[in-house]
Amino acid sequence: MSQWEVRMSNSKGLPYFFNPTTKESSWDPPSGFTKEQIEQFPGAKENLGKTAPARPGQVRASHLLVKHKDSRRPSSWKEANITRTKEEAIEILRGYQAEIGGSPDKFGELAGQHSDCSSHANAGDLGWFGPGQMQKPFEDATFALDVGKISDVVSTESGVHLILRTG
Ligand SMILES: O=C(N[C@H](Cc1nc2ccccc2[nH]1)C(=O)O)c1cc2ccccc2s1
Repeated sequence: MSQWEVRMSNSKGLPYFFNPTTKESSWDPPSGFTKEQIEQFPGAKENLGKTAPARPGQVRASHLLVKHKDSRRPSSWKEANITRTKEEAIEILRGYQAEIGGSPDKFGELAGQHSDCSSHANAGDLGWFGPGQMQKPFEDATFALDVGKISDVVSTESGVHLILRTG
């Protein structure tokens, strides 16, 4: 059985099927496999269950966070002790914003490399969340975005963020 994988499309926030051997990709499960076999594909567990909101009224987003010395937790996987000022953090984030343009795929790539949030390990994906779960400025900015769109700079107690709404 040629090895299919289930990957997450950042731009659509939907899982797709990819065969690294043949380089085929498809939104629909490849034919000839049982449901059980598909659920064994690499990536199926973490991606197949992610298409629909866990509950109505929830949204899904990825973000790129740049922390600063006044952040609630001025430390991250990248830097044990973050000393930059908020102004410097915004300048850095503006640089990423320019590089990303409006591209969700570029967003995920830069979030994975540069975000000071642990969600960097999953291209910045935070999963689904509803009202009251994230810091208010972050929640308001995400709910104000259309799916597939990227926010301007948003400031929370954690630092400064760019947000991509994916669901
Ligand atoms: O609060 C988190 N991480 C903080 C930084 C941070 N602060 C945030 C504030 C709003 C939204 C996301 C945020 N991430 C940290 O690493 O210091 C989260 C990480 C993750 C990872 C996966 C899914 C949700 C979350 S929420």
